[in-house]
Amino acid sequence: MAAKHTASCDLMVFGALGNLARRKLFPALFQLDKAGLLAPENRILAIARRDLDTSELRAELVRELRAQHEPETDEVDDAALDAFVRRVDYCRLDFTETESFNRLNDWHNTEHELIVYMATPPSMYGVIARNLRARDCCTERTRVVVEKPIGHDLESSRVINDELAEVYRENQLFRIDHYLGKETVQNLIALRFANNLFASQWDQNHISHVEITVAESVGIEGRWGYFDQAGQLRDMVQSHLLQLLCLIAMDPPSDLSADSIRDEKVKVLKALKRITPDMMEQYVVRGQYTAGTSEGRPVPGYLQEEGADHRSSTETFVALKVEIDNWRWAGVPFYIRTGKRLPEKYSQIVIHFKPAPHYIFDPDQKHLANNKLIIRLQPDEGMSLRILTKDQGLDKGMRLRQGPLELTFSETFETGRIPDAYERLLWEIFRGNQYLFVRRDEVEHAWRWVDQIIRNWRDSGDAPKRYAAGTWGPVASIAMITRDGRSWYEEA
Ligand SMILES: NC(=O)C1=CN([C@@H]2O[C@H](COP(=O)(O)OP(=O)(O)OC[C@H]3O[C@@H](n4cnc5c(N)ncnc54)[C@H](OP(=O)(O)O)[C@@H]3O)[C@@H](O)[C@H]2O)C=CC1
Ligand SMILES: O=C1O[C@H](COP(=O)(O)O)[C@@H](O)[C@H](O)[C@H]1O
Repeated sequence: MAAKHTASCDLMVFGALGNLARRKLFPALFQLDKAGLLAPENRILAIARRDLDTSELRAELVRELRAQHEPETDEVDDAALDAFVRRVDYCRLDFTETESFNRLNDWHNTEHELIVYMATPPSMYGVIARNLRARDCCTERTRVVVEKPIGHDLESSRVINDELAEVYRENQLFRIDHYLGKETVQNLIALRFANNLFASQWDQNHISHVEITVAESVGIEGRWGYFDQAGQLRDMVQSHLLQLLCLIAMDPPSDLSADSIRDEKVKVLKALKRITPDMMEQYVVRGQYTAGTSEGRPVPGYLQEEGADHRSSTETFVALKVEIDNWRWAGVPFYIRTGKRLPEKYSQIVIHFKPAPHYIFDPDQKHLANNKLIIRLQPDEGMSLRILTKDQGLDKGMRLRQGPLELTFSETFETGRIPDAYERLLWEIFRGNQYLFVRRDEVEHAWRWVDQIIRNWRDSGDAPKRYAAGTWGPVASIAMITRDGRSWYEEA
């Protein structure tokens, strides 16, 4: 991050006592402050409906920030904690009570820019927006941050987007997809467009297929109420995995402005091939975990999670074969998979290059002939390019050997602590830069594509296939890629 602090801003956090605010937003704001990136006059108003006063809230924040500090990379710094919580005030407010919004005007310094963060259920976005407008709490320069998921399908996302659009222009809206705040995800743009080596090879002439895996070892973490209504397709694919796919598949933007990048992503979303009912068996695998083990401990199945409805057919795993109907990607499938309670947490993209057009080496070694670029998004952030070399030694003749050109960010660049995605996103919000946020049309095109799969599931009465917690999902996801003569990449 450039060592320059933010402009003078007042930040209002609606839903400040909720899970997201406590686990992600306040820790990220604290890190920005500790790094000297918040302007001295920046203030934060925590807004929620519990009966608390500012000193009680500050004491709670101190306790939680202490409990959450990262012991390997971070020292507890009492002075920094104290300075941070002194920026924070508390306001008790029910978001539905228009009158009470007057209190916000008493707090806001109108010479400061205003950022409104809605860390609330999406059903509250329109309510808060209208109440802020009714009480003149915002201007045309106010920035408004909303969380994913925007809706449950195309129709409901339009309703939410329309409610926001009644009050704010698109250039005031910052729709979060926290994957875009990950350093390694932003690096996809640098990798592709700063290295002509790759830029010139990035199409169907040179790439045979692409894999995107976002594996989670956690289950649903007590979020049954939310997750069971969503499922892994809505929760992960509609947002994070389609964003990753767009960053890999998009054409070069003409510059790094928010709209140039978003325009290119939208073109990819529009070109996603529809998955029709007759394609479902070959292109989509849906799974749900049963009891098993996670990190050596026994864990319950999805239907035994706290609060579960034992008949639920919500998927906790999904694998898809995605095709993009355009010139660059004709005939290049993108195999994507994501699931909860998989053996480990990692996110990785593998680009499989085509073999050289004419093969002159030992026929027994032909299976080695494809270069691969492995992009490790998390953990162990870095990249590895698998190339072929001559095996060393007089007796080896022209035997080939595959080896890595390795770049592990923490070793090569001594990066130290990697900022959490929310730190980067909040920093960009303070700076008013929208390039890491999702535009309305991106959200809606992504829903349009996801909705047709959900419709197909519903119309066919499809039930998820079972997989034991701690395994790589239903075997059908292996069969899906094997049918094409390929396999999910595994580290040798
Ligand atoms: N938690 C996470 O990891 C993630 C969350 N998100 C999104 O972030 C948003 C917030 O999620 P999360 O923090 O988990 O949700 P929570 O339910 O934990 O927090 C929402 C907060 O809003 C408050 N609230 C709701 N209605 C009102 C009201 N009428 N007046 C005052 N306060 C109200 C709730 O107060 P009360 O407690 O009193 O009901 C609660 O504290 C959601 O849109 C979610 O989808 C996105 C990605 C990850
Ligand atoms: O948005 C979400 O993301 C998390 C996974 O995020 P990560 O940064 O830990 O990879 C996921 O667990 C959650 O269900 C989903 O809502």
